[in-house]
Amino acid sequence: MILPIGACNFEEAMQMGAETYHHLKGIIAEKYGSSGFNVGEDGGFAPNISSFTEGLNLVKEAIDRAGYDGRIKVALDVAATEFCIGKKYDLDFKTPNKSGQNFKTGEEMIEMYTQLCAEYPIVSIEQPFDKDDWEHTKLFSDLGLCQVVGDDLLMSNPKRIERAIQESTCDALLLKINQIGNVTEAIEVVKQAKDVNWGVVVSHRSGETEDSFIADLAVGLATGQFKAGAPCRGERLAKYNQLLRIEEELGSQAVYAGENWRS
Ligand SMILES: C=C(OP(=O)(O)O)C(=O)O
Repeated sequence: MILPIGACNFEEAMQMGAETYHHLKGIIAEKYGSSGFNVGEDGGFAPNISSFTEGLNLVKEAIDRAGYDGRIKVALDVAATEFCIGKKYDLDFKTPNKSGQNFKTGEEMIEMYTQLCAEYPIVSIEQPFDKDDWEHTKLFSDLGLCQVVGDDLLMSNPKRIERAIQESTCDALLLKINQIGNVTEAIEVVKQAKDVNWGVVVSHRSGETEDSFIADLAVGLATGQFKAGAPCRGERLAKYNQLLRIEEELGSQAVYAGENWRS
């Protein structure tokens, strides 16, 4: 994921994101051929890469080619629960002939993230460990290398959020409104997170519709962070288009978080 934090307003952020996306498409076409730019569920390209760094290098090159080096930062959604087996992580889980042969321990995952944060402009990592791996999430979070976002760790659930606050397990909430259930409860968990100065990311889901309500929710709750996938596919663009409309309607009163995306 990319964060156009150097934009002056949301309209410019959208332009920066769309330009970078199209440069990425061009780079993928050069390196992997046209099948590489088939899009996945969230509108992102899905070329046949074999490592984290291969994917990150493509994104970094796209940001450079678009001329936004320094103005666009990078975030990862690792969704590590998907490839945690027992207490170890199978980074080759998508490659049938390699899967199950090369597991990383929680400590090795921390080393890997530390190195990635040193080499790439990564400012946020979502779900870096399994949903019940509180220990390694905290150990990584304590390093203070980037924002650590809890998705399935927290499940937008006030009890799990409270535990994470008490134990300093992470420092940002991924808010999926249909995970918690209703708007009142969503507002409460956002307050809970903001009271301890956590970041809050309003998030889309897989299998989205063209409902754009989460865009209004993010502005109304001033979360500063919003993820709705790539600028591609109607159900993703519906949310970004709503943010554009809101910014236009608010005029000079609109505030784009930009460099203050965490507060
Ligand atoms: C789409 C996402 O999650 P889910 O598949 O749980 O809806 C996400 O976290 O970006």
